[in-house]
Amino acid sequence: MKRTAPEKALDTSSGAEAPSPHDPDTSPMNDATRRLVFPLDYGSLDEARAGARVVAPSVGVLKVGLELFVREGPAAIAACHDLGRDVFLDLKLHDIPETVGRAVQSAASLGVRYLTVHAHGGRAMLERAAEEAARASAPLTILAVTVLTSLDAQDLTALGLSASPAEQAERVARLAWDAGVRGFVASASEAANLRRALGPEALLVTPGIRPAGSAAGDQKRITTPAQAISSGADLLVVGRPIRDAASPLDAARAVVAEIEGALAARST
Ligand SMILES: O=c1ccn([C@@H]2O[C@H](COP(=O)(O)O)[C@@H](O)[C@H]2O)c(=O)[nH]1
Repeated sequence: MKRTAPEKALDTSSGAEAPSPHDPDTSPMNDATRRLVFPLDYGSLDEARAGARVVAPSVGVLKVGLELFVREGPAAIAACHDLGRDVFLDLKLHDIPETVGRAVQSAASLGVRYLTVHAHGGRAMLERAAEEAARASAPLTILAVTVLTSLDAQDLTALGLSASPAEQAERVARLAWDAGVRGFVASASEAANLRRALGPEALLVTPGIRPAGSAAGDQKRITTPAQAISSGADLLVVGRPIRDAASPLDAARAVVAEIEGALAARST
């Protein structure tokens, strides 16, 4: 039976995609754990390694973002591979097509599984990113960032955009889809709408996740883990509520348990 892009992306055990040469952790991971992405938003590689090691048993994907990559570069990616986790390189590329295309090649050579580009970079840039990812020797999914979860309607107005965040996210997601991109970063509050617009093949990755009672910080379009899953999100990015918890592992476990409950409810 043909599997959807999200099913393939979430399946780390099938061998349908080339197994990662960096994957020493062969322990089985349940579906809920696979869906939790933990951002290594730390100031140094040592801190990132320590933070990742603690939560790794409850996390499916490790995300390397601007803070860590600017300081530590590819060593940060290697550290995630050492823990046997897929790497999500969150650089939100936004440049001319040639520059982005070559950056996608560089990311592919590092063996990352997911790479973000800004959907607002336009169709030619998105096409080039998707083409380069398709040429990579190992699976690499381009994720188009639709509207940052730290922005609300007022912020869009200030940028000269009259659409609501949900409308703008759908508009640029459709543009990215037409350019060949199949992965999308959006608030989970837009996940149901994007799923309706793009169908089951779209991989929906949702930051701005806040378990009940945790501080929003600079995030403006937030949902709980359960709301995200019930809205059709595939991967949930949860950073500070785990990183800054008294016990990051317990916090990660609680998120996984909430995802598990919501998945069970979703399938009934
Ligand atoms: O729209 C976006 C795109 C990316 N992010 C990234 O996700 C994490 C969220 O961390 P929290 O601590 O859970 O807020 C962070 O690395 C962002 O760079 C996002 O938040 N929103």
